[in-house]
Amino acid sequence: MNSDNQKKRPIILGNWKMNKSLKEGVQYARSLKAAIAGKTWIMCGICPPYVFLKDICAILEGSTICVSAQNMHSEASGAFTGEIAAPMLKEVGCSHVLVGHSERRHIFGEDDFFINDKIKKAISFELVPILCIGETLEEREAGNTKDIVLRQLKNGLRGVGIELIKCIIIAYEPVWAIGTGRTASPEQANEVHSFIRTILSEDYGKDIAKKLSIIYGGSVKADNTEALIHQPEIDGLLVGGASLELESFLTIIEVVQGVDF
Ligand SMILES: O=C[C@H](O)COP(=O)(O)O
Repeated sequence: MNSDNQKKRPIILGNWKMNKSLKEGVQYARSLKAAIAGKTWIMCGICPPYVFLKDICAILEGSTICVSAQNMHSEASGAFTGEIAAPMLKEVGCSHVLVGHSERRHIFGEDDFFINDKIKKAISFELVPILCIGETLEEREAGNTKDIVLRQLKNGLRGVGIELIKCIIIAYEPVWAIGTGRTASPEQANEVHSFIRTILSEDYGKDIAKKLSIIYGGSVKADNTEALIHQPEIDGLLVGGASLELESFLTIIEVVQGVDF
């Protein structure tokens, strides 16, 4: 628990990745809104594919459910065929954006410096960036988890000062736990979250670090939600596969709502 023994408002985000048709996405958003809008104290959101964002933002406008993009480019405009810029996301109604997801790092070769540029650009357009960091299985087995997390965190936040850090969410997602069914144990996840908060404390001060949200992602399901969210340093969950079915995502939200913090 944070030192003031107050659990901050949990964040539960569903990342659809490259899944669903527009029709399915729209139906999901309508049903999600009907099921939870205004009825939950936790912060919920979804990360649909780019081409669904405008429709889904329109459906969720005025609700408490936020819409996050899954990625963005680091420039605000220009000759970057196939890319999407922060002001475009803002214009269609997004409030958040995932930055540096491990699939962007490992499949599309994004490096810490590109990711850092995106973070700063997102903030400049008043989007909340969710900086994703995490080690691979090889890195964990070699005992390098903290080195990797430290490097990704420091590089990702380079040039982000005390005023701007308040606009950022950190997501710890061990790559070996993503889509594998192999969840980090609650204690393993909490240990890394605690390490991340210590680094943030050193760089930004204890009070600011305490207020920052550090969420966990990697094979989160309804049956491991309670144990994960109970951990003192876990402020929320970034859910991939288990967010694709609305019922499953709603169950995760209900579990978090029901936890006695
Ligand atoms: O963004 C979500 C994470 O990559 C977790 O995905 P997953 O829940 O399918 O393991």
